Amino acid sequence: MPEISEVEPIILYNPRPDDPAPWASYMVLVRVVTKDGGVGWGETLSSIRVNALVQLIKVLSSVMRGRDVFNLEGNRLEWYRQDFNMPVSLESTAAYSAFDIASWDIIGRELGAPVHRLLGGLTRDRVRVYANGWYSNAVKPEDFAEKAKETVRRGYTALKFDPFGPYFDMIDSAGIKDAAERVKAVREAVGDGVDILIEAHGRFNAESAIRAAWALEPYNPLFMEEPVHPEDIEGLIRFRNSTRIRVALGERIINKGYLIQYLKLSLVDYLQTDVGRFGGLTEARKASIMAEAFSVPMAFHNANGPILHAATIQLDASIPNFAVQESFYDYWPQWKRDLVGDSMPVENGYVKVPTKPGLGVDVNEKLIERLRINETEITIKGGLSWIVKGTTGGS
Ligand SMILES: O=C(O)[C@H](O)[C@@H](O)[C@H](O)[C@H](O)CO
Ligand SMILES: [Mg+2]
Repeated sequence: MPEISEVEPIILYNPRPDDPAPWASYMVLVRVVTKDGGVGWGETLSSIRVNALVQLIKVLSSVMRGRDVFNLEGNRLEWYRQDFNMPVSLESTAAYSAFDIASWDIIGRELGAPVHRLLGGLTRDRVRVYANGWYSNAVKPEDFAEKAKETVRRGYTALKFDPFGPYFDMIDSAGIKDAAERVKAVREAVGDGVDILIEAHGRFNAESAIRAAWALEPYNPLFMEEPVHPEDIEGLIRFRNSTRIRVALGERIINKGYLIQYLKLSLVDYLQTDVGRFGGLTEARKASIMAEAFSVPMAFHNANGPILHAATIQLDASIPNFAVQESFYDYWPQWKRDLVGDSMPVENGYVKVPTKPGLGVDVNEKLIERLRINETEITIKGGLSWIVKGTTGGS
């Protein structure tokens, strides 16, 4: 039995002046080691929760030491039983997600199989992606248009952006006009053959989200993401009843109990579960099965790094109800691509599914040793950690 001997949190920190977002400069990895020498890698969200995550991963390590890495369901049940607050804690599910991903990496390597072969096989050998992170420092419509053209020149057939500048909760008609002009400029720049995805980052109350959606509908976006504050279910119902724009959400839904509420009320058209926040590959696959029952396709969220990207692509490759995958790949700092040997390049808007055992990528452990810091060294400053840099129009 491949017995777990260590679950180690590792923070990588490498701030660069042109990072597309504050969280681009670091990553939280989990390295799982078994007694017989197996090593697996996981990753989870960082944003401003790095220290809390690292502490939880250390507790997780004490719980998982001595357990069988193959017991994916039993291991999660044990964590769920022990962490009283897991059902309501992003940090707990994120810490567990990274551990689960690393467990799958070990299991795949042990069995000599890429994870997609263990998740249901290779339904598709390449995965369509949409670009995010491509619009740093864009404020005026022409800035967005120029950068959108460049993104399409790189082969992307879908791109996501947040056109709403500094507005939060409310947006007035001037703000809506600015947003519509940015979306119009992008639509005119890329033409009708490219999908435009609107990110609202859960900023708005229902009234504002509805008015914003009305103004953007003429540009036929594929969806509007998190149009209202994530906890505002009634507002989302109102949004659904007042607009025709498709809704994407899911990056902030952390378990099956919350997810079913959205599916049974038909509140989501593209489900954006995050493998690094929902409970790893084990639970994210269940999310895709639940969505399939409601004819909802998956567009997994991933605003983090390459290990999470590799894990998610393994799931994208296998599930029947796949739509499109979020990708910051070309807009990360180079060191994040180097971490996996730049082995998942985007070609003509698609990523070929890696077929090596486990997550399918080799992790550059020398680079990890060079960039790792301990949690006392990292300083997380306040600020809008969720915005692409320089796009808030001056706030
Ligand atoms: O859809 C997305 O990629 C996310 O909303 C990102 O834009 C956020 O910045 C990130 O998730 C914050 O942690
Ligand atoms: Mg989002």
